[in-house]
Amino acid sequence: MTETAITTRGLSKHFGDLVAVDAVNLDIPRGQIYGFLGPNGSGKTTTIRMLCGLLTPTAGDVEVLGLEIPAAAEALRRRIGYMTQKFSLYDDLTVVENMQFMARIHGLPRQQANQRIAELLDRYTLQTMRGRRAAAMSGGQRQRLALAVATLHSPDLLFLDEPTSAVDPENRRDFWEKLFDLVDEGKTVLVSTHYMDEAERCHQLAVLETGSLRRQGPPAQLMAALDQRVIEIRGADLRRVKASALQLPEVQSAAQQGMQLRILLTADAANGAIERLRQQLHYPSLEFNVTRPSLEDVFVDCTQGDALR
Ligand SMILES: Nc1ncnc2c1ncn2[C@@H]1O[C@H](COP(=O)(O)OP(=O)(O)OP(=O)(O)O)[C@@H](O)[C@H]1O
Repeated sequence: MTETAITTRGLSKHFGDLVAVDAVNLDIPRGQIYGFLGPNGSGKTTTIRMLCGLLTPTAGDVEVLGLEIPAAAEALRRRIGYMTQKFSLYDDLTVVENMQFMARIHGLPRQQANQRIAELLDRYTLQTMRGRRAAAMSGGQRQRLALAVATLHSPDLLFLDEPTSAVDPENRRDFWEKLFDLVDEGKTVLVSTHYMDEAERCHQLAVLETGSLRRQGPPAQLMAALDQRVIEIRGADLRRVKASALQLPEVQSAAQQGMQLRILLTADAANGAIERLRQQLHYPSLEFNVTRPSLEDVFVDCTQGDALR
């Protein structure tokens, strides 16, 4: 059995003149959490829908769990779960009714369905609210129910499209622990997000921008590639320092974080940058330090700083 869950070559989708996904090559390993990180409109949902077989690519090859997609989309459907961005539950149905409904869609025999529902109520701590309507649940509870429903038929591969947008940090953390449990059981999870903290939890990431794949790799590796390019400046008058810094050709972006100004240098400016910045920024008593790159720096680097400048 192949160790790759998803492979694409030249995957593209055009909507009229708009290139939503542009010649994307992906190699997504089995048994990992793989993240799509990108701003709004970067093509995350469109890519996921093509990988699920819900949308036909304009060009390119797709293989998912050894199946050629979209040709074998029907066979794939039984082996994947998909939690969509818009909440995929019926508000007027209770927790158990939502699960029973999905069990019927997947054609699970009644006894097997009941057993699986009991297991999932337990696993996602939904026992006490089994009779509650989905509309009357909190964001975190609804999200746990959505995950239970998406995994009801025990899929090998799970697609989650921005799953934690309506969830507080504690519930988000909890939700990710559940994802790692699934991975521990051999499942593969593909998750799209624009939250840096979520992206950092993934085993591997693809950074997308305007339909193109800008970077691919483990978060730590993507951050390490920016070594020596992130400088923190402390001192007075940081708004004016920022405006001056942005005039310098070696400064790709600048953003204030509390008492510091965080500067991302262009790739060819790293060597000796602090000395040059010190000479060029004529403000008294500024303190300069090279600092550890964050995933946000990677994101800014990929999007050329335009989004956050
Ligand atoms: N059915 C469609 N018809 C025309 N354009 C579309 C269609 N679906 C998506 N697009 C366009 O394709 C581009 C990529 O959209 P997509 O929804 O894949 O991005 P995304 O990264 O998932 O964004 P978001 O984070 O906002 O969900 C956008 O410019 C969007 O407007």
